[in-house]
Amino acid sequence: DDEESPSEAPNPVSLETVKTRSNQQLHGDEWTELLELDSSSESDRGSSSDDEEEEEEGIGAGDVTTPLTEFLSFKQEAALGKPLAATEKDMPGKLPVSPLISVMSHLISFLEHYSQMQRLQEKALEYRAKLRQEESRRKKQLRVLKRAYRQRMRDKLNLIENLEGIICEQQNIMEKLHNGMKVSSACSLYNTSPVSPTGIHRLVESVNALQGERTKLREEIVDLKQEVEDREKEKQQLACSFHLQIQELKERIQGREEELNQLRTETGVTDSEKRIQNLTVENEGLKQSLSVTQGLLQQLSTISTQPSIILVKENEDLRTKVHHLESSLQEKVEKLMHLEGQIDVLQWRKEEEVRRLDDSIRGLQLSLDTERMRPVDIQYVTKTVEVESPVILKSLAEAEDRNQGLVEQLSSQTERCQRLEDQFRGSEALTTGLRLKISAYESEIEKLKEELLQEISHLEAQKEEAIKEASECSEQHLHQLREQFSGVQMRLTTLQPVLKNMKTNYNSLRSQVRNFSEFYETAIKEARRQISVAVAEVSDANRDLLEKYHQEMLLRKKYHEQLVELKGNIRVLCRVKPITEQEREEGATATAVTTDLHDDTRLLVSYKGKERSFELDKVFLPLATQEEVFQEIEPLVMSCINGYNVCIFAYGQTGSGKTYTMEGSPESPGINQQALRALFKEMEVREDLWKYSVTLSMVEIYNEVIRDLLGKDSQEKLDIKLHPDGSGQLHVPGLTSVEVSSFRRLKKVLLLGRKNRATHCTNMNERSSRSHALLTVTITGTDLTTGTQTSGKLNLVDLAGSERVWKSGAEGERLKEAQNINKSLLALGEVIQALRAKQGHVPFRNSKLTYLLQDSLGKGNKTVMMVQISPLEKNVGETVCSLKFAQRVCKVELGPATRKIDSVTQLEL
Ligand SMILES: Nc1ncnc2c1ncn2[C@@H]1O[C@H](COP(=O)(O)OP(=O)(O)OP(=O)(O)O)[C@@H](O)[C@H]1O
Repeated sequence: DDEESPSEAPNPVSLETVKTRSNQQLHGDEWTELLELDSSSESDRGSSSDDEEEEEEGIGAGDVTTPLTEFLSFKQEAALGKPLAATEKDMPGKLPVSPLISVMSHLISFLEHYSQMQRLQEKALEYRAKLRQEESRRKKQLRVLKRAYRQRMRDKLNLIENLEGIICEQQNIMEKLHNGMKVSSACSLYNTSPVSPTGIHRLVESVNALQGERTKLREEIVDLKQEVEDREKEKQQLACSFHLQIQELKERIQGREEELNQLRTETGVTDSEKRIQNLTVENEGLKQSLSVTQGLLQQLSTISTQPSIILVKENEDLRTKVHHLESSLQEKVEKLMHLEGQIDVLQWRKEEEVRRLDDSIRGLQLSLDTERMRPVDIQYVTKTVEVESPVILKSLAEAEDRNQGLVEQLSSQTERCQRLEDQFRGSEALTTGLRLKISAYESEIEKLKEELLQEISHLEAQKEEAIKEASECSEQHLHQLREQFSGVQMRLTTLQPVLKNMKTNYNSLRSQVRNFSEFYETAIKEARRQISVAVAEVSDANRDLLEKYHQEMLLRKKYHEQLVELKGNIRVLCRVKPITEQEREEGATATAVTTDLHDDTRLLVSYKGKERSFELDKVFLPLATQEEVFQEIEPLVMSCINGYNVCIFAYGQTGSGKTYTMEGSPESPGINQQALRALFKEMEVREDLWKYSVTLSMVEIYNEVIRDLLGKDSQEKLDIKLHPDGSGQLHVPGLTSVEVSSFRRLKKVLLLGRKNRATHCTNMNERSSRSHALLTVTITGTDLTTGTQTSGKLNLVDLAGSERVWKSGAEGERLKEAQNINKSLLALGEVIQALRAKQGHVPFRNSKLTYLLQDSLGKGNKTVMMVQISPLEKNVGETVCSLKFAQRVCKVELGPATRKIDSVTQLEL
């Protein structure tokens, strides 16, 4: 529509021409229009008329001589007095015209030109208006077209969406079908059906193609049906004609037979007659074969010939074959007819011959009857019969051969027909199978469609129900809300007067508060003034009190230390283990150890018939509780917080209650837990004036090897070294030292150490009996007022069993263990002895245990030896040994304990 014929095109004036012609006359919008049209006019320029172009060029050319210029030049020349060369030149041979006339004529021509120019301008304006109209028309058309196009696009999109929906449905159906059926090459097309949305177009194409194919196939099937019906009709017609022909042949043969029979009855059997009989028999055979062929044809006609897509070609072949068969049958029938004709001729000849013979016989008989027939004539007749008979026989033999050939051909044709029939049946079976499958598919699709529709209807019903329920619910809710709203409104109306009252009350309260705040401010100012006065007064008194408190504390410490010193810096306590239930059941007797109820420092042991008396710092009876034991050593333990090193040993034979005394049980905790609890308690009391940090380490000494019980690897062997800072202090490199802030945390660390000790021993009791467990608590305190620092150490040692295993003839590992235990305990004894004797050299390094405890065992430290003894008769030997050791230690005098404090504090003390 956009393209217009040249005849309908607007005025093809070129843009350049218009520009040059009336550049100043054109407005801005006109220019834009022209510029827009420039491109279109460019194309149309070629089709513009030549005349108009010439006109435009004539008007636009500035250098062409116009009448006005001519006149002006003439006038100029006249003024200058020049000869009118131009006029003379223009009109040669004419008289010179007066200048006025010439000017007038020029003027007239100029006016003419001018009017012409005006006309042209009007024309141009007209064209322009037309152009505008045309353009608006085109724009409108374009808009309409655009709208239509958009509508079409929308329709197409909707169509595509619908198609996609249908395709999706089909895809689902096909998928279901695929799951159910896995046959047919047609299905294989669907097997490739894409599930991904990107393959939808491919699916659309394939489904469309399939649908197209299906419709094509249906059409083809219909055509083929029609064709087959036509062919069947033709076949039936042909069969009918065959039938008729055969009937005719039959009738004719029958006629001939009858005739022959008549002849036979009339003339008797001759050789030629025999031949004729044979021929008749052959004819009979032929007839039979014909009837067979006829039957086949009938069968063929009765066979259902509904075609299928796959068998179209085969049907074609069959048709052509049938056609060939029909034509060959036709030929054979023709041949048969020809043969019949020959037979007729022969019959006729024979009849003629017979007639002639009859006539001659009759004549001969007549002559014989009348005048006796002559033998020469008889011979002649016989000869003629004999001469003619071979000819007849030969022709009959030929006919027989032909008949034979025909019979063979017929049999081969019959076989071919049979084969074709078989093929046809096979193809028919295939067709029916395919048809059944197609019908099954169709029924399946129908079923699925029905199911889908049922599902959709069911869903719709559900949806409606849900909507109904929702609407009912929302209505109820709305109703409730409305009721609530009305209730709230009612309450609001009732509350409004209350609110008014409250407002008035609030206003009065506000004014009261404002007044109160002012009063409060003045009161606070007064209080502050009074407090500052009081503080000034109190601070002087406080300073005195603080000083008194410090002095009191120092005195308390002093007296405490004096008390400890009075008691002795090495204290040997003895604890007699009670008899356990198990021991009682075993019938153990406890008559070896007796205690003095009036003297808690004496102990009597009857050993080897003698009664030995042992004097110790204190003897705890079997009924003594854990608390009682701790109370006795508490002052010593507490001195640790003041910067003293304290060592508490549990010594005794295996099973004498060392671990019980040191660690205790969850129900009745031993010295370790009680000591630490008391220390933390004291630290809490002092926290206003002192700041403490507590670190903990746990080691096990087994077979003279130190192992860290709090380290990551409790199997790692540690060693004792001098501190690298040159202080002469000992330290164990790699030993884990855990800082604990509370007693609860400390308990956890203790549990961890005990667990680590348990992990690397097969038998806890066995191992604990032969190893020393050392728990070291280091307490560092800082006096917050003076800045003085103290550092005390509490060593809690659960020693290995002191029994003399090595004496009982132990061997191997057991002997080595016993030797090591003995060595360390002996070393401990030697150290204590050296200290007692105030020897210059104390052999701390003789065992790992004494070396490790060097800074806690030496002079100026505090030591508690808790000797555990068993009251049982059987253990009396070990009990005596333990007590002897204790007695030795008891005699050691460590001298006054020294406190680990800096010089400033020492001067104060
Ligand atoms: N004073 C006591 N009161 C009640 N039971 C005790 C007391 N002393 C020890 N026992 C019990 O006696 C048993 C042996 O005690 P314990 O294990 O403490 O001996 P031990 O000397 O540490 O032995 P080992 O050297 O093999 O470690 C434990 O079952 C313990 O509970």
